[in-house]
Amino acid sequence: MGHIQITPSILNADFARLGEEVARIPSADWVHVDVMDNHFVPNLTFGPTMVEALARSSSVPLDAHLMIEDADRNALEYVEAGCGSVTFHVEAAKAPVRLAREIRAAGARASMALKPATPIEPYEDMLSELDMVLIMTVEPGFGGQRFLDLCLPKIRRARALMDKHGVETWLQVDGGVSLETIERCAEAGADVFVAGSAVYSAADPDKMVTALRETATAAQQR
Ligand SMILES: O=C(CO)[C@H](O)[C@H](O)COP(=O)(O)O
Ligand SMILES: [Fe+2]
Repeated sequence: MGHIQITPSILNADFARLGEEVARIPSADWVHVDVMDNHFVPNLTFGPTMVEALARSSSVPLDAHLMIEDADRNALEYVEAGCGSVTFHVEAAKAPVRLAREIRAAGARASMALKPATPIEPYEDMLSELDMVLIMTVEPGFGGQRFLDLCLPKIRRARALMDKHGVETWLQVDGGVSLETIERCAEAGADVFVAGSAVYSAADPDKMVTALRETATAAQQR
């Protein structure tokens, strides 16, 4: 398992001041940018032009979470926009192995996301093609939803498969992660944690990043 990393999502930040909002979390390992196209999910956020501007203004690298249809055709735009990690949804990719290879070849970390009802087992043989697997712990589309405990067994199974294959793939969780739920995820084997509303509703977002990291690190070492 890798060291604990915290990647705040700006989904619930003030979109009119995104540069300043990102500057409020200097301790973050990554900034998680949720790209939504109103087709793959019933919500619309921003596209590559906005992400490119954010990448230029941020001292923290960007972790793009693409909730878009036709990921095969559009994912590389986010590598070009300057994201250090690009996550596509397997439900939206026609050729996930080819896409992961293309993302890596273009110079970013390649990551694949699974919605709550999508199993990890069919993708066991492609773990070595991936730098990260993202297990959604809410239905994608909106911030501020309740954490789905039913996803915890899948986190455990994903960690077991990664151990079995001896891969260095990171295991990210996204959705409803807070000081209350992060321990369960870390104990199940996750090592990269997205937290949106928990961070941006805190009085001091950067202190919340540190508190989340400490809580997860303690749970991982148990
Ligand atoms: O991908 C997402 C939603 O589809 C967001 O990253 C996620 O929901 C973060 O927000 P919160 O921590 O408030 O759940
Ligand atoms: Fe996300």
